Amino acid sequence: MGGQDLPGVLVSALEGPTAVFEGHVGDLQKHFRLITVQEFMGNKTQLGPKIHAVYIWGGKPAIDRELLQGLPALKIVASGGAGLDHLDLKLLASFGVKVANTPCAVTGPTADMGMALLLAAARRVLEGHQLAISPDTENFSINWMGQEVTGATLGIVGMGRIGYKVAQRARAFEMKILYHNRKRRKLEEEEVVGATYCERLDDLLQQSDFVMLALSLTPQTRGLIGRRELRLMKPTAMLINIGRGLLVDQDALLEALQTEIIKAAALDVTYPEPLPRDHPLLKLKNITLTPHIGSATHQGRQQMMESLVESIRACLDGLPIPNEVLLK
Ligand SMILES: O=C(O)C(=O)CO
Repeated sequence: MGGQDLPGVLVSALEGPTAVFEGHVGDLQKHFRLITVQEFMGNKTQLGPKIHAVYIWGGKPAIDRELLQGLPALKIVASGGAGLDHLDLKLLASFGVKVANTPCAVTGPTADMGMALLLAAARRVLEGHQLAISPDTENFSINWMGQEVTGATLGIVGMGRIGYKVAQRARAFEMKILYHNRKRRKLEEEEVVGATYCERLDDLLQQSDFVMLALSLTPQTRGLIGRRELRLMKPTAMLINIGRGLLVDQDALLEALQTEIIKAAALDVTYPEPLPRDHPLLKLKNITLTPHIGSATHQGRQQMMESLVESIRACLDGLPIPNEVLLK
């Protein structure tokens, strides 16, 4: 794919449904020789030693020991997005491979998406759309009511970069903000957004009208919201997930939505993605679903690509790597 003398970068993002749009490929091609996974698979022995970086997009290509063994010159795995749950950081470190992600590129867009989902769920935007286009105009907006956002309590679970941006936005909606996080934020940071720390997740769940999950998936957070946690929430409360599907026990959520243990859910992430077309969650009225598009803006993608190029170049030049992910 051109640029034979440039350092090789293995990418899956040029293939199939995850294809990155043209402008981005151009940017990448200025600096690297792009090798698709398909090309690599067809000629592993020759291409493997020429690959110095892997560019991961949408969790692909999956990196396992076998792949790493076939890439003896690999120095860095650069992963688009903030989440790292698709990477085995210990395995990569054992091969001496560095990791970088692009947290800054996704922060604003994902927080916006969180608010979009919150508002859509609260004001039943999807149902409203269906009603607005329905041939049955009799019931145009009779008995139509949603939930008030102004003055409601938002509980943010995970107050990292994205959670904090959500809080900034929610403040403009005059929401009361609670948050739960591994580590409490500085007092000044809490004050700026008017957020109150809940040391116990249970307290946040019991008090919130909207619960937004904005945390990463780790072995500790997997299944964080299960049957018990959903039962702690108010029957009028809504759950919004912009983190990862596996943060929530999906069967428990289904049951909670069907039996109105909680009022509604709005999910940008599920497991699997996409959900099978006959999945019972798809049949519910009190759910808003989007196809994991939290960070999907033109500006965000451009920034993501620039950030990945910068990290790969720095690594290959032996310079400090922007957004390097360090093993804790
Ligand atoms: O940043 C991430 O990890 C995302 O999933 C973006 O939507």
